[in-house]
Amino acid sequence: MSRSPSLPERPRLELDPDMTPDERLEALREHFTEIVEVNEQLTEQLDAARDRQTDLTDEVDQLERENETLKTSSLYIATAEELTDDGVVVKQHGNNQEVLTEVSPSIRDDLEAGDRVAINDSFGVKQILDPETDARAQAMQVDGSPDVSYDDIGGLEEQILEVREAVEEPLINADQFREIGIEPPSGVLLHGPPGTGKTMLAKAVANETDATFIKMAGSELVRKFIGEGARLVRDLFELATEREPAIIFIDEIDAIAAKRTESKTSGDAEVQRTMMQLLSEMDGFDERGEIRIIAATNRFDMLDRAILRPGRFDRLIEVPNPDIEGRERILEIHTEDMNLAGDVDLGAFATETDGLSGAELASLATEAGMFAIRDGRTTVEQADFHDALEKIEGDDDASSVPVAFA
Ligand SMILES: Nc1ncnc2c1ncn2[C@@H]1O[C@H](COP(=O)(O)OP(=O)(O)OP(=O)(O)O)[C@@H](O)[C@H]1O
Repeated sequence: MSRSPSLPERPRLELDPDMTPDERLEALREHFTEIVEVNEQLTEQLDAARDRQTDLTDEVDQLERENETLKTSSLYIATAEELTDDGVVVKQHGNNQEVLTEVSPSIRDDLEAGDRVAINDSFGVKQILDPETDARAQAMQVDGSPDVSYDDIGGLEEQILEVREAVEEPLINADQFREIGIEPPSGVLLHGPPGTGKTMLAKAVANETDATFIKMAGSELVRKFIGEGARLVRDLFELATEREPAIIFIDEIDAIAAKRTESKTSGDAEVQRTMMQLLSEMDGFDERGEIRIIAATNRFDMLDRAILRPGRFDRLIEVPNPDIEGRERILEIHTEDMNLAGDVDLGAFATETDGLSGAELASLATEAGMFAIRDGRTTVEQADFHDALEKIEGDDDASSVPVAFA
């Protein structure tokens, strides 16, 4: 760094008492000239200092911006494979690229081979990910014994039968399938509008067969766990093997199995890898024993047909919005524990709720209860259901309909 020039000496006025007036005048003139010179030098130095200050402020601003970008830019996930004297070998998830990279001593001290780490664009290790941020734990919801039974599901009698045949039977009577010599369906795809009970169906089968329910949301795989999709799919099947009998439930499968688009962005390539991993896991599924796989989608039209081939999701079950009987049954289920007034006629009310999904009917029941509470009553009347319906229908944005849980 350049050092700042030293300040010019302050001129001194030396007047001798023996000086003549002319000599004094001359001395004063010289002093004045010196002061003017020093003043000019100081002004120059001040200008230079101001310029330097402006430069430095600009530099600071730029560094701050860079720092901000560094802080906010995405980091990639990798595994520290080996710690050597020359640095650390990391393997990036997703593309499996292996690089030897340097690590700051503070991180190096805590790093062990096998740790998951976050790396930046130049593969610098920025942080060690602790077990709580383990994507496997975050991406999968594991439920040892889901508490949904077939009786909790309204209006899907046919679908329940189909799911029992395709998922429950092969799990319970695996030997019978073997003896007869037929392959049970590999995977079951539930498709239909949102909130119609697809997740409930999958949970109910797991409950009925005492299987572990392992759920993974396709949308989260591509949004939240960039670069890890394929590995997580592998982990998903591994976990199911550890916990069998198990039901794997992949919600919103369209997020990883949409028809291929023309664009070839890295995001697409990543989604493609995740889907290929899923297909290869399913193709090697026969030897897996007591694991069944169910997927769900609201966007059947978007699916890549490759996942529907025999040996993959080869049993399609449509789960539509409920018909009038279905709506009445769903309303009954969701008002079972409610204190209903004598005037409540759920059958009549079901005729007025054409087009509503199971989730919307569930939230309608909760909303009717809220109207009674607001009115200071302890019983829910037919008028509360009408008020609730008006409220829900007035809500143009269907996505903001609150979803009640059974
Ligand atoms: N057929 C049904 N019978 C009873 N309750 C239902 C039914 N369908 C939906 N519900 C209610 O709606 C909630 C959400 O349903 P669920 O998550 O099973 O729907 P989904 O079809 O999986 O929805 P999405 O496609 O949005 O994931 C359930 O917890 C339940 O309260």
